[in-house]
Amino acid sequence: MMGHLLGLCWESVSLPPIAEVSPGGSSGIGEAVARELARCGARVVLATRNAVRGEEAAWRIRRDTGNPEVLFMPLDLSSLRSVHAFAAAFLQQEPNLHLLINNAGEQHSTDGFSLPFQVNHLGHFLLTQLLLQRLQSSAPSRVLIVASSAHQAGRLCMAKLGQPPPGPFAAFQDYCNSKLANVLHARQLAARLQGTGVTAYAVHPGFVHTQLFRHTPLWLQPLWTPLSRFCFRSAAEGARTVLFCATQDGLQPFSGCYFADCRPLQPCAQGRDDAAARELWERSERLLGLQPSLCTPVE
Ligand SMILES: NC(=O)c1ccc[n+]([C@@H]2O[C@H](COP(=O)([O-])OP(=O)(O)OC[C@H]3O[C@@H](n4cnc5c(N)ncnc54)[C@H](O)[C@@H]3O)[C@@H](O)[C@H]2O)c1
Repeated sequence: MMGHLLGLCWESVSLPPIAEVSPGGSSGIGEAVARELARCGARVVLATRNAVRGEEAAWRIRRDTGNPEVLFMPLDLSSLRSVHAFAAAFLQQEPNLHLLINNAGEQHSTDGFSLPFQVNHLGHFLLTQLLLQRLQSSAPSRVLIVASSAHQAGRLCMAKLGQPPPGPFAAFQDYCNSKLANVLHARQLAARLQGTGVTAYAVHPGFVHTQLFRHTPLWLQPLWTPLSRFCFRSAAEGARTVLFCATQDGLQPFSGCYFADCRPLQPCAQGRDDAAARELWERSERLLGLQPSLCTPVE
């Protein structure tokens, strides 16, 4: 079933030889996406923080697809220095970039510092800004941001971005907030990039059995582990909508939209709030010490 659906997807696309960057491509959904793109002949850069796992994933994909153009480059999205170093090395090495898939995901926070906000939003935001000119010079090109239906429970307090929220379900809330930021980021990116040939999409992959839930509290694990294993999608199934948005022809009119199950879906009300999207963008730039954007703000 899965192969058939993917087959349909591939038949209707024209995939050029592309360079694809996939933060978080060493496991789960990211690895499954990278494998399918490599199978179609793409040049793929897996970008993740654990060098051993990254190299192993790249080796597995080369072995499974016969495509030698699958590389690993180190990237830790929780460190701005690492994001800058990755971007500099990438830009020096790769003349083209047609697809940036912001897929890395973190659910766990540390004291007083929101790791989900840093990794899931801010690190990806910085990476996208640093690679934007290369995406533009390679246009048509796409940015995909792997969000989640969990964005619906997100509540962004703009004055406290980056601080973990209070309350008994702080970790879950923190993750949902970062996923709302993903939806708003894709929306604002698309608006600012209108007419450049670069389009942006947010994607919910479904509930997928991956390492993402490794920090599930011990007391919940007897329920969660079998639920995840037997009821959730496989990583290959979770990759479907990401691959659809990466490769389907004719998606330009949907730039900025949120996709699930290979079709655009209305995000929650806060996820459609353009003023919030603009404020998040401007505050993210300030937090990162970036000059106001190269791309035009939208009125
Ligand atoms: N699994 C699900 O049910 C589900 C549901 C909705 C959305 N998502 C989203 O899908 C994406 C992929 O998650 P997954 O389920 O494949 O989980 P996963 O844990 O298998 O993959 C996450 C990847 O992110 C990488 N990563 C984490 N922190 C990083 C950092 N600091 N720097 C660089 N890379 C880092 C990890 O190395 C890993 O490769 C995430 O954005 C997640 O929020 C997952």
